[in-house]
Amino acid sequence: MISIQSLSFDMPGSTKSKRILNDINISIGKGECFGLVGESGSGKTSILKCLAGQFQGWEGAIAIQGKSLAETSLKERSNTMQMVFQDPYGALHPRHTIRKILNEPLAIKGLSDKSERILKALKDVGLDETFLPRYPHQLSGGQRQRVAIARAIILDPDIILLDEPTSALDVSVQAEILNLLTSLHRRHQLTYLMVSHDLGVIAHLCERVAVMKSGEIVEVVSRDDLVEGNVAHAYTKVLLQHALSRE
Ligand SMILES: Nc1ncnc2c1ncn2[C@@H]1O[C@H](COP(=O)(O)OP(=O)(O)OP(=O)(O)O)[C@@H](O)[C@H]1O
Repeated sequence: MISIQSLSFDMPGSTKSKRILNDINISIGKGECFGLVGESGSGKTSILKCLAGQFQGWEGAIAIQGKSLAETSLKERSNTMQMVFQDPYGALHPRHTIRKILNEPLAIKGLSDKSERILKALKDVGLDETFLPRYPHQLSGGQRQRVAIARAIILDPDIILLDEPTSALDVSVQAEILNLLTSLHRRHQLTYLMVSHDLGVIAHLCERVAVMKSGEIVEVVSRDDLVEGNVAHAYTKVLLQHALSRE
């Protein structure tokens, strides 16, 4: 479904460029939920940005459903792949109603059954039509993230890129959004690539996880191995110790 081979990316700078991804290799199967963990600045979000087309000029090969990303237009890409961000407030236009926010991707595609699709997407994320005339600031953080998820699934993509989807939310709401993501994953046969710094969140949702450090993957571990502490790399052991000490 997603194949990333020898992905490297240099961030252009005013005097010299800085390597932020180095020789990344990941292969994700259809319907799999794959996690990316690692310290801040290790390059997790940058991988999502290369996939989503926000970073250009990377080296290597990325293929989605066997098709090279370099030969895929942004429009085609948005049919297949959508992204959900950490901060749902920043991701939703503050002066657009929920109806307008959800209508936008449908209007771009010129679809005719818009109202039907909007109601279905709202229902899929546990909201109803009473939310349609409201503005993002009238919603709670969890409700805003539900709207952002509804917008991501409204065009029936195969892949969702999730960038810390629960970390801006209150602890009590985090579990609700995680459960929603789990049920959507199952019901829509979605493939997830999810960034998180929280090993608990990763263990809840992901079957496998790549551990990143300084722009490189140090190891890929299964959920079972992660939960049992059966990891090889010293850096992963440190991450696990930090996670346990926070519990
Ligand atoms: N737009 C940008 N301009 C300059 N440098 C950037 C930009 N985006 C990312 N970087 C740099 O690239 C490196 C990787 O950043 P990235 O956001 O991918 O890390 P991350 O692992 O997702 O971190 P975090 O958990 O803090 O989001 C960092 O050193 C960061 O400073």
